[in-house]
Formats: sequence, C-alpha cells, structure tokens
Amino acid sequence: MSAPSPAKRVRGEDGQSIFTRHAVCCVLDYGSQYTQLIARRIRDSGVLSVLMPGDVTMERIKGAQPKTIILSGGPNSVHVEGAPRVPDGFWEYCAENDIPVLGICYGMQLIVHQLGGEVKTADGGGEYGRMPMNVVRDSTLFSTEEQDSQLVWMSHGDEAVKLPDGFSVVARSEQGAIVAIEHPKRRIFGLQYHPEVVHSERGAETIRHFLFDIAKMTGDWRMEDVLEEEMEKIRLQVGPTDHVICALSGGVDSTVAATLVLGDRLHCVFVDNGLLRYKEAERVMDTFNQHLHLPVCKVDDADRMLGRLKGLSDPEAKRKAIGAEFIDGTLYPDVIESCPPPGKGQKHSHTIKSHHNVGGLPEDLQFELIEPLRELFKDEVRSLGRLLGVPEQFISRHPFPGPGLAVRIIGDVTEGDRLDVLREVDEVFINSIREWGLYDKIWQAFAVFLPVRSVGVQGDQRTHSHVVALRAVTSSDGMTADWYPFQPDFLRYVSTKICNTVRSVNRVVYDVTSKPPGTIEWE
Ligand SMILES: Nc1ncnc2c1ncn2[C@@H]1O[C@H](COP(=O)(O)OP(=O)(O)OP(=O)(O)O)[C@@H](O)[C@H]1O
Ligand SMILES: O=c1[nH]c(=O)c2[nH+]cn([C@@H]3O[C@H](COP(=O)(O)O)[C@@H](O)[C@H]3O)c2[nH]1
Ligand SMILES: NC(=O)CC[C@H](N)C(=O)O
Ligand SMILES: [Mg+2]
Repeated sequence: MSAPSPAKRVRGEDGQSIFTRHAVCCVLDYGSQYTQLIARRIRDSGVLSVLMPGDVTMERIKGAQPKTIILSGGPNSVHVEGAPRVPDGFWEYCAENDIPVLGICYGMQLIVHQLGGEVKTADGGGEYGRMPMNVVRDSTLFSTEEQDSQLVWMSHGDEAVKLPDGFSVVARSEQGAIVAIEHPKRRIFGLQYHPEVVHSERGAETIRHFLFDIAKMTGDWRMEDVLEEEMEKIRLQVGPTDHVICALSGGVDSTVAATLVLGDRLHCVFVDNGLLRYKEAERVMDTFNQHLHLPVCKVDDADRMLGRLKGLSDPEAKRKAIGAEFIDGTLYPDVIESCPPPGKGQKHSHTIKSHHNVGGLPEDLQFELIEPLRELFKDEVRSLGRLLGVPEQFISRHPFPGPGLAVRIIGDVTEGDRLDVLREVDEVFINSIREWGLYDKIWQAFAVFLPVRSVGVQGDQRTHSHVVALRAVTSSDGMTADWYPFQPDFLRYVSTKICNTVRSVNRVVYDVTSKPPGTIEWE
C-alpha cells in the first residue's frame, strides 16, 4: 500500500482554509442556485469538493491542488460585458496539469465563449424544466450505458451556437440546441443542462463518470477521515496554552463542534437571547450538563435583545439588529466578563463560533476563528456527530435559526404577548409531532405568529383572536424544501389542541408552500 499523501491546506470560499489529505474537486461558483447541489453530488460519490467563488485567484486554485474542476451555472450571460469568467491563466494551468474541466450551464457557456466559440441569446426564448435530450455521437463524456436519449433538467436563456476548435457536439435538446460538448484530448467537457438536480434522471451517473472514469479519482473520502482531519487542524491551530470559546446553541452544529474540541481549555457559552422556544434555555442547559458533560456558561441577553428589536417590523431590519446584538452585545463583553477562563495568567486568544453566524462576524474580530464544520452539510455534520458519540437527541434535533422566534413572528416581536403565544403553540405542535412518531420524518417544523386577528366562536361567544400558521418541511440540506403532507387526522388533532390550550388563538392554518418559491422561515 502506498503511504498516505501529506495533508495540505486548501483555501475554500471566503479565504477560509480546509485541511485534507484527499484529492479535491474544486467547484467554481458562478452564482447558480444549484452550486451547493453540485458539491453535494460530488461528496455523495466519496470525493471531497471545495467551493470557491467564480472570481477566485489562480493562486487559490493552485493551493487546492485540484484533481478536477467544475464550473457551475449562473445567472449572467457570458456575452454581456463584465460577466464573470475564469481567472487568467486558468486554461493553461489545467492543460499543464492535465486537469479535466466540466462546465455546467453557465460553465459550459464560459468554456465556449472563452475558448473561441460563440454563445447567443436563444432565438426560441430558452429551455426551462424537464425535457428529453438526444445523444448524437459516441463520446468520452457519457459512459457506454448512457449513449442514448435521457430526460434532463434545463434552465437557460442563452445557447452555444458555434463551438471552439476541436470541440464536438455530443448531445442536442429536442429543439436542437447544443446541450453537451467535449474536447476529449484537452479533457474539457460541457453540459448545458443541470446533471446535479434529481430531475436529470442520469445526472448523478454522469457526474460519477466524470470523476471516476475521466478524472480517475477514487471515491475514498469518508467521514472518519474528516473527523481525523478536523481534529488535526484544530490541534495545529490551537497552541498548547491557548483557550477556546465556543458559542453553543444546543443545535446540531455547535454541539458537534464543541465535542470535537473537547478538553479543559474549551469554554462554552450559551446565550439566552429572549428569542428561544418554550423553556429552551433550561432544557438546553440541563441536557448539556447531563449528557455532554460540557462546561457551559449561560449568558442572559434577553432584555437587551428585545430592547433592540422594539418597534422593528421589517424582516431585514430585525435580522440586522439581532446580528449586531449577538456580536457586539453578547460575544465580547458578556463572555469575557461572565466566563473568564480558569487558570489566570494563561494566554486566551481563540474563540470559536461553529459555522456561520447570525449576522456575520465583525472584521476586527480580536480572536482567531476556528470553524471546524464550515465545509460540511447538515447531514454530514450529523454523521460526524454520531461518530463522535454525540447523543441522538442532539443529532436528530430540527435546525433552529440563530435569530430564533424573531423570524417566526411577523412584524414587531416585542408587541403584546406574541412571544409567549408563539412559544405555547410551537410546544403543542412539536409535542404532537413527537407523539404521532413524525419528528424524524420532518426536516423542520414550527409555528409562525401572524399579525392578524380573526373572528371565531368559542363557548357560544364571539372571539377576535390570534391566527397562527404551522409549517413543516422535508429537505435534505435546507436549500430546497417541500411541505410535509400530514394526514388530515393529524391536522385536525393539532389544530383542536392548539385552540383548546392556547387561549388567545382561535385559528390555525397550515403552510403548503415549497421552497422555492417560499423560504423555510417566513422572514
Ligand atoms: N442562543 C445561542 N447561544 C450561543 N450561540 C448561539 C446561539 N444561537 C446560535 N449560536 C451560534 O450561532 C451558530 C449558528 O447557528 P445555527 O443555528 O446555524 O447552528 P446550530 O444552532 O449549532 O445548529 P442548528 O442549525 O442545528 O440549529 C451556532 O452554531 C452557535 O455557535
Ligand atoms: O443559523 C441560522 N441563522 C439564520 O439567520 C437563519 N435563517 C434561516 N435559517 C435556517 O436556514 C434554513 C433555510 O432557511 P430559509 O429557507 O428560511 O432561508 C432553515 O433551516 C432555517 O431555519 C437560519 N439559520
Ligand atoms: N442556469 C444557468 O447557468 C443559466 C446560464 C445563463 N444565465 C443562461 O440563461 O443561459
Ligand atoms: Mg441553531
């Protein structure tokens, strides 16, 4: 057996580094709503994918030593001035290092445009949605089993009308548009459709064929390796006397992150921001103490947070206020004052916040940041947590957003008893879901407080009370979602229970909107 290759640092999106021994597939992001899905498909094949912005420097690409590169789709038109393109020197670098390149949608159009072909606005107005395509010649791009027609998912208004020298057309849409191209010798390939979406029936197969048969990668990227690499990375970053602060929410991400960095130089901080669910602060603190044996310090920031939110009803204004309070209101002074690191005189210089934060971190952060999970998707974080032995009750928790109930109360959060009403309704809804054995079938479920009142009749009396909406969705990564099809019996049960137990609510509605066009949260 050959010795494992040395680990290397790879600069990912936002200049953050990752640390890996594995062969990397770089995905350059030109802004497609499906870029994350491309990364996902690659990982599902056992290959580590690293997302980089489309305007990344050549230095960063070289730093990742990619074995292959995929160019994503995007909203721009390559023939419009100022449209994003690959960095200078990109094609020469790929040629010199024999790196295969696959362009998807905008990515394919970039290949055509930059290498001397022509891309134009489609005469017929473009192709959107699921449609058949026909393979017109034997190719390297498709495996032998795929040399036929197949249903694919299109979303483009531009099309390639003339290919650069040496490229050939591999497939056409029913309308005759060029939808797959290749230059097998230069190992440059393009797909006008989106192989990464499930509606492209053989798309995952095409991506695997590209990775394994064309690029000769091996699908040996495993969670066990990620665990080892993440720990090694932390060991390298945190010096022997340094201390680490972890903002712990009780959610999946921060719990797993904290477990990774366990040790007596770790200090966890849980913030009660006043926007938590029913008895959440107590419950989270209890479970941490009982099950994780993590030293957690609770900071009470409810009054200040609600003070900042008073009078705000615009969703973005609310989010910004929460983000600002979260960062400069709680992290700095409270943490330092209420959770001083033990062992005075020791250098304390690191803080961690696992994953992305509520409103983004300030530029002059006076700590070094450790973000062990930033490259992982939620279900990957869950797998990692299981490997670490994190109890299932943490792992299987539905995600809960940093801004908490504030994005589930439409309008001013602080008005009247909105927070309390919502807490009660949410508690009934979630408990009912658990009772009916549905919790693990659902990605996320919650109630939303609507700023309207409706007329009802209760005990022969007219009421004019609150309306709440229930939302439950299935999803694999939160990027797209579908509403959960509860049985009518369940909906009847839960609406009755809510109106009977939460006095000021007389109407319950169920949200039947997928994402897109909706988002999961209402604000
Ligand atoms: N109430 C809180 N107290 C302390 N830290 C928090 C709190 N809410 C959020 N954070 C920090 O912000 C990060 C981002 O929140 P996010 O909701 O994405 O992750 P999570 O809560 O760990 O997991 P999940 O997505 O499953 O809810 C958290 O990982 C945590 O570090
Ligand atoms: O930590 C977070 N901070 C936030 O500001 C935030 N906003 C939304 N979410 C969660 O992200 C997923 C997708 O949510 P949306 O469809 O509403 O954008 C869902 O899981 C949401 O709950 C957030 N998580
Ligand atoms: N989905 C895409 O990448 C679209 C590419 C380009 N904006 C087009 O409309 O053709
Ligand atoms: Mg959370």
